[in-house]
Amino acid sequence: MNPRLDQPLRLGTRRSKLAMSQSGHVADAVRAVTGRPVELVEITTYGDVSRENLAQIGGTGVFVTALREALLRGEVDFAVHSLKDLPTGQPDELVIAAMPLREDARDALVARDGLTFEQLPDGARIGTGSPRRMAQLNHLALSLGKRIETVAIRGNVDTRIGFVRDGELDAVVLAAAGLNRIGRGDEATELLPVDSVLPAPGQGALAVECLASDADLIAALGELDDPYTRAAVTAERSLLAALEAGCSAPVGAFADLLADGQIVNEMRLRGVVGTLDGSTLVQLSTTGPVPQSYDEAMALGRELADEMLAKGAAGLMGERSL
Ligand SMILES: NCc1[nH]cc(CCC(=O)O)c1CC(=O)O
Repeated sequence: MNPRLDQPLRLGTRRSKLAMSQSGHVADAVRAVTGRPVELVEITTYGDVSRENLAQIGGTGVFVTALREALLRGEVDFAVHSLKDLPTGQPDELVIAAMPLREDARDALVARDGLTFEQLPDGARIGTGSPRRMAQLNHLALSLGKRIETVAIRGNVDTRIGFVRDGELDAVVLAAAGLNRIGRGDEATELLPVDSVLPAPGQGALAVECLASDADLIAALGELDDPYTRAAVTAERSLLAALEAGCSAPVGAFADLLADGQIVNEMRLRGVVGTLDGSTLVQLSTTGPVPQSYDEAMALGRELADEMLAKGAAGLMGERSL
């Protein structure tokens, strides 16, 4: 932490509307807990400038590396990432000091004419570049007895919704959290239930990262941490890592708490891997005591990964092409 108490803490952020909105909220919370000014430092990442397909370039932290380099060079004091964009390997010099309370983890459908997925016509064109979404949307369509055409698109949230507004596509699928954070949540025509479409591991959650050596800042940022969010996303990311899948693999995962009356006593972790055409999915869940430590959360993810691998998950993850 910048030791001069009258100097602002510098928060490194991507400059998209979504990133600025989530960083703005974290900045407000950090001002409240530290009593110090926080200034946003905008950083451009490779993922922001490259127009390549994410399924091809993804998996290596394209939205993250430049922010981490700024941290390591001491140009910023902490950084805010979308957790689902963060590679599962954690560099020794950096720590995730906080994972704040998760937003809605679900995927949202934004379709023309207020349509739900079930109401979309046979042959509907749906925009998404995500292999995970393609596999599960195709599977859902097959189960409803229709075909859809998935169209690889990229761009920020406004651009993607624009494809529906200008009539080029029947629908797009995006993270509900992203829509909510930029104030366009009411444009979702359906929130896809996790029983049908499992979100990306960590979707809807943020990671607030700083130097591992900055003990004062780690303590201050720790006030923003939500232990249940941390346990859930740690289990989801452990599943992803144990499947040896990158963030561009067709893997979905979601952990939630199960309550017996008022008492929360278990965590359920669900996972899915599938072929892009949706013809084959391996979808399993496991339930255990709510993890009380990083190691317990990691163990829950590994346990489910082992079960999925025993059911042939590895053979479904090779596909990267569209
Ligand atoms: N891959 C880009 C990305 N990274 C995080 C979000 C949304 C917000 C979140 O999941 O926290 C998005 C957009 C999307 O998938 O629609």
